[in-house]
Amino acid sequence: MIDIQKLSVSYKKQQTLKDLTYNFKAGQIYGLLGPNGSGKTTLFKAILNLVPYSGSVTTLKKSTIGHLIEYPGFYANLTCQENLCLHASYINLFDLDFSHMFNKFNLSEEKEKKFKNLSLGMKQRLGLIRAMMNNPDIILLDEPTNGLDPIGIKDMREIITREIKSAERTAVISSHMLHELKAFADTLILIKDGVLIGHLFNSRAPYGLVSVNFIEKTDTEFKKQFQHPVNILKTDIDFKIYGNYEELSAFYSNCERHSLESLYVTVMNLNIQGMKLL
Ligand SMILES: Nc1ncnc2c1ncn2[C@@H]1O[C@H](COP(=O)(O)OP(=O)(O)OP(=O)(O)O)[C@@H](O)[C@H]1O
Repeated sequence: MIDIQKLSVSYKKQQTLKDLTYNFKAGQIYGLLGPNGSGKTTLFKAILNLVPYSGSVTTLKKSTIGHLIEYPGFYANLTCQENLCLHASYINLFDLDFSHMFNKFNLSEEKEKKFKNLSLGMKQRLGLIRAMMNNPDIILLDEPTNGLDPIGIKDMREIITREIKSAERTAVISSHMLHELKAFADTLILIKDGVLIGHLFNSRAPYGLVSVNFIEKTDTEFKKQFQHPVNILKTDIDFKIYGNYEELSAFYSNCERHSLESLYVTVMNLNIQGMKLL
């Protein structure tokens, strides 16, 4: 569990995260979706206490956090196994079954290879083993498929689906590509310009929930778009829309631009037949 209340981060005078409030629950994989520069990495850094922030970030007492943020740093001239042993000793983990871990993370054949000779996908998988080695309560993965080739992406997706999800663990995984996240995310959190603009549950049930802040749209404009008698529960600028996750995702994936603007467009143009608007 990670409870975030009114979290703000500024770099010099530039406010990068603005008043974020969200409760990440255990047992869920959260996909943090936002364009480049929207504040995804900064959110992870705030959760890890790596940047100064205002507001609060609360986790359960004694929660352990594993993370893979930016490119994984290891000793270039040590092998995968040597690097992991060293890291395990830093965090007082002994007698780990590394062979089992290398197996689970599709890295068995590389365990004796030096880090500098690994492909990016292998480096990312090694980073993932390090993040997961103490079976953490919380795992934060920042764009884990970024820069990988299609096989590397497929590998990483499978590993995330198989190894990350657990009833006790809260996982948050970022990307700027919806189709990357929808493969494993239970809930999508949308972030833009440092503001959480909505979330979408992939409930595997027919209906999910989208809640979007239409910052630039007025209530009337919104109703006009849908041309449908809708009853919108409006709290400030927050609309809640029940929609079909698959339908939204398919719609979104077909959009040429992989940006949150296209998600806005998606939601605004959605055929709402069979959908419930609250
Ligand atoms: N150390 C820093 N000093 C100054 N500005 C920074 C720093 N780190 C990030 N920023 C700025 O904060 C904003 C958010 O950056 P952040 O890396 O959190 O976004 P992101 O969503 O992770 O982007 P990307 O997908 O490109 O990694 C950007 O405008 C970035 O330039």
